[in-house]
Amino acid sequence: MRASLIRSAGNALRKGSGSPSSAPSARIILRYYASQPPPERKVAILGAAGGIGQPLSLLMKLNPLVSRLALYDIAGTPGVAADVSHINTRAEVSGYASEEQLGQALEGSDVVIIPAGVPRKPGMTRDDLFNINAGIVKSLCTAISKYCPDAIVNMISNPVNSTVPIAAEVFKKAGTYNEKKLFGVTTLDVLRAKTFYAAKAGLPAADVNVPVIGGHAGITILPLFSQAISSSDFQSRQESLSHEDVRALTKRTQDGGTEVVEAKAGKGSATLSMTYGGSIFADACLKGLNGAPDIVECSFVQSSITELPFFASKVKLGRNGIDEVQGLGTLSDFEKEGLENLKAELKSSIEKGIKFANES
Ligand SMILES: NC(=O)c1ccc[n+]([C@@H]2O[C@H](COP(=O)([O-])OP(=O)(O)OC[C@H]3O[C@@H](n4cnc5c(N)ncnc54)[C@H](O)[C@@H]3O)[C@@H](O)[C@H]2O)c1
Ligand SMILES: O=C(O)C[C@H](O)C(=O)O
Repeated sequence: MRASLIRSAGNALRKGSGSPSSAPSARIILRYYASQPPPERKVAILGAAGGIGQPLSLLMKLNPLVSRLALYDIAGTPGVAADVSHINTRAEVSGYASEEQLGQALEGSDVVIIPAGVPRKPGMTRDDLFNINAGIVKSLCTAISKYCPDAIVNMISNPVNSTVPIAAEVFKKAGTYNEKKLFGVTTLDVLRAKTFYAAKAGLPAADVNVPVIGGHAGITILPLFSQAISSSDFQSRQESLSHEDVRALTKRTQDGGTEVVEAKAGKGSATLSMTYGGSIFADACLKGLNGAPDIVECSFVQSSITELPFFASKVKLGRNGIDEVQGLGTLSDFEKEGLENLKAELKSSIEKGIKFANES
């Protein structure tokens, strides 16, 4: 069908669409191609029955770029998979409920999203999750290196500043590390920076963009409000904000996770806003894999733009994962100071992850 349509398209276009012919006209052929589904893509979610995993499973089921959706969790998967599978969208859903089934869940995956692990309670830092989540991430990444070594990995599990280096070390040991395919998901920091900035600057929230660099914990999260862009006027509005405003917006963005943890009062951390951020990032990875142009998101990746081996910045996504880790642009004095201040903590979290992966 496809080959004969290609031949017919060539003939029809050579003859001109008005020529009498039994072959389909160029217009029909173009419509045929416009209606073709995008390429087959499998997405696996590890931790799919959790606070993030469940709504993320829903959003991935709604994403037309996903043709197969594998949901894996050590508890509660069958119910989530059965529930999501009834939605009449393209993605075929399968649930995997035990470690023995993890290989099947992963095999053939193009993108693996990892929200598996414990969330914070009030009074905890993300680093307090290290003792439990580091081991979970390590074993899941060991399985990834075995069953889908070419997949793009979207790491959500905290502390991201350490779990991404853990994943890198696991993949290095297995001989499967591809630095272009490992991402710490920091999209939620960007969502927060955009939302808080838009509210302060009196702009529509959906219209602004703010890069966030560094890492994903406390002062390592550094929003670059000096580079805020509004698509409504294509101008930075930072001039309209006082230094005090920028300082307060920065602090609120850095403490955004804690704000939610405290508001949830012991019932976990951000799940819904994180799911939205996670789905935006996974969608960007899929678009990049499919060859869509100009896909740029901030992410915590292997990097040489500072002296730190991993760093979050704008990243251009393409058919092989990262096309380009973009530079930081011009920073304000306040941002330069923030960048210097974050380096010690970020370095130590990265080293903690590397040490764990190599010693445990
Ligand atoms: N990167 C970010 O911006 C960001 C934002 C919010 C939350 N998080 C992190 O995401 C993680 C998950 O948060 P949550 O609210 O969904 O937690 P949750 O407790 O609601 O869900 C976690 C899920 O992971 C599952 N799980 C545990 N061990 C597993 C394993 N070995 N294999 C597969 N699944 C396993 C659990 O059964 C549970 O269903 C936490 O570490 C949290 O800190 C990160
Ligand atoms: O704050 C947390 O513990 C969860 C997440 O990292 C967030 O930023 O909301």
